[in-house]
Amino acid sequence: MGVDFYYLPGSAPCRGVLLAAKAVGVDLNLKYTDLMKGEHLTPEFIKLNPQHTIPTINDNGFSLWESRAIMTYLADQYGKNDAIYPKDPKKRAVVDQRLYFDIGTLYARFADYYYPVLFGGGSYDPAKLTKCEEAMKFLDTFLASSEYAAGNTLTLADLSLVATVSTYEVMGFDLSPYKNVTKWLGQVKQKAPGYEEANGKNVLIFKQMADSLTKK
Ligand SMILES: N[C@@H](CCC(=O)N[C@@H](CS)C(=O)NCC(=O)O)C(=O)O
Repeated sequence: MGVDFYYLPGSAPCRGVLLAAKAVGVDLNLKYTDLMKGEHLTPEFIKLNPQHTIPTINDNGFSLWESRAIMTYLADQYGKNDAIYPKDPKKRAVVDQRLYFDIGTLYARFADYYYPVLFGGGSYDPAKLTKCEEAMKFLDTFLASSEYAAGNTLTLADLSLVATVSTYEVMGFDLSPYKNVTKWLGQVKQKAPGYEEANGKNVLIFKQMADSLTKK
């Protein structure tokens, strides 16, 4: 029973899925997948996901990857109602827009700025930091007109974005100029079901990994 979930706790996209599973109330069979040991490159894993990324789920023979696709699938398949992923086309479209903003802009710019230092031994490029600041400002603007990222109730958009923004936060990115973001962040940390277990303690694992990689 339950859905097999291949993951690493520190990974931001995995944390988004953990948050969604808590909110939906679906049990995940946690399958720790150590990328450093190449556990995502085994023939069994490649059969599930030829792109060999985590998070990946296997729901009784149905395998799926891409965190935001997994999050929306879990909500559609197992949600008791449509509160976190509305069926109304316009409301759903706004949630989707925020999810695509997260993968394509906010997290993409995070990776562009931080990854060369974390994984490539490079140095920080101020022009890339400016792009991160611009993206955070966009989110701040979205949050000026609503309490949550896609309206006045908590949705998958908040759960995906909080995994990203909390990662910026632990990396020491200055969130203080973004007043709507900081208020929203505090609120989501309180209101997202199982926040601490799904994201709060796990984002610190990302930070530890980042520290150990940059000390080398
Ligand atoms: N956009 C993807 C990103 C997935 C991703 O890049 N995961 C990393 C770990 S955080 C990974 O599996 N890397 C190993 C690889 O690509 O071989 C998602 O949101 O699921």
